Amino acid sequence: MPSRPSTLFDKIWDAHVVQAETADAPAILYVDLHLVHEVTSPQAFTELDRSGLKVRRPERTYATLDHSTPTLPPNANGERPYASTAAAAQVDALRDNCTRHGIRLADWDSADRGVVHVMAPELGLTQPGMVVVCGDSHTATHGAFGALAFGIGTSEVGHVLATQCLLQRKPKQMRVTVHGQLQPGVAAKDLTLAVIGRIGFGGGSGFVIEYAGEAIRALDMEGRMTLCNMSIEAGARAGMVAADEKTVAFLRGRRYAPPSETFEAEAAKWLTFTTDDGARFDAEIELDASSIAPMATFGTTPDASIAIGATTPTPRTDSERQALDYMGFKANTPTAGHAVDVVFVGSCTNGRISDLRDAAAVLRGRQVKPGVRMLVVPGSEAVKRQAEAEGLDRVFIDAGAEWRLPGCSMCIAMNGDFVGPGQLAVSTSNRNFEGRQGKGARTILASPATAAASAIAGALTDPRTYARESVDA
Ligand SMILES: CC(C)[C@H](C(=O)O)[C@@H](O)C(=O)O
Ligand code: SF4
Repeated sequence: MPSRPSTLFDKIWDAHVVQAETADAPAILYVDLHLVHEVTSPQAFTELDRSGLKVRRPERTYATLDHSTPTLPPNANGERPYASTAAAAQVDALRDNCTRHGIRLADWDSADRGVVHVMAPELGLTQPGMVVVCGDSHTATHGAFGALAFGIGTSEVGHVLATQCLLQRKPKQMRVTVHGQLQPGVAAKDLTLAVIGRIGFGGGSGFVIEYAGEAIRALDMEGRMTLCNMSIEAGARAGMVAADEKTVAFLRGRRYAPPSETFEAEAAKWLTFTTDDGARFDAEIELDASSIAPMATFGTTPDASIAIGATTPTPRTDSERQALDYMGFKANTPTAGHAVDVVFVGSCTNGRISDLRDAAAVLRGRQVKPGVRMLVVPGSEAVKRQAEAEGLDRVFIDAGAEWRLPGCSMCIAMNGDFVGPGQLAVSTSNRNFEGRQGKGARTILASPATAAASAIAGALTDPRTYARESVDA
């Protein structure tokens, strides 16, 4: 028994400290899982090679291709339509580095490839109680499994490759408790945007957030991933949800989950990573889920969101005024009904099978409004296969949307998929700053159902407008 009540975070942290933090030096933490993608790894491998070092634990490292990968198929000569030679070079460099260092890579020919934060949980690589790192800010996603998951920079990627350890100052701890239940037609993304709005952009800075409460327990694993994914958008170091029976059920039978002989014993250990009664947090925030409606952002930071149907607030600062101008919205005016040009369903926030089901449920038997471009990009090959098995691809294609190969795509517009200058997009991704989805592009963040509803109406629309009379309608 611990001598004093401790948190989920404390328990994972303490179990991974190789050397404690001092006034002069951060703690050294052992890393259980290191995920790698093509954008933040080339320099790290170059550094490793320059120092003549090997990868310390290749079997604890897993790489995928996601950011620079075209979502259109190869041409007749088998050539991929890379957006630039630099993009192709990143992919080639990762392949070469993985081959030389004996690291598993989900390459183009792999049925496992996908956005790193989508594919790793699918493979059962991410497990409760682990320290997970990746050279990517949205690594927080993996916290949904009761893991401590940090995004790290390229030089840290090099450190972890060489030592399987990370230097880290102990963060402060915040608990966000969401009471009650979401109303029908309100999604995990809406909850997420409401939570970020409450913490504020940068309000989570220096903290690791634990999400707790009835509404969090009620989320499925996909919903928890959506929520943890965006912790970084409130400035937090990480976000996490303690493992429970849903976590265990999700992981059972996955390829890299513990095998059946040891699974139950491991699962019992996972369930011990919870916050004790009476444990203290540096900050506590409470919200009521039942008051949350479908949300959409109106500004250029992810915390600037309102219920669809509500009116924009009066800007308090010059930057808030600029953001509203950039977006083409006015103060004290509804954003609902504003015409949109592009709709993107995908990303590590909302590119999972449940997200595609949500979007397809709204779109089924309906049409994307002429003049609106809708792009649907599965988060991984596994999501793509599952969606096609369920006929969701047909729903999207029949509605007039484009159905693409997995990758980050229009979330970050590094691969040739982008929103044009001045165009307004409703996007299920996580960042809405100026030009995030292309030069001069404007982004409204929302849920998959809202994205689909907006594609049909050609304007930002509450998805409950298209609620079906019955489930099989
Ligand atoms: C390219 C990568 C470093 C970046 C990140 O760290 O998050 C990207 O994934 C993003 O979403 O902006
Ligand atoms: S989908 Fe978007 S947010 Fe996620 S890793 Fe890719 S670029 Fe980053």
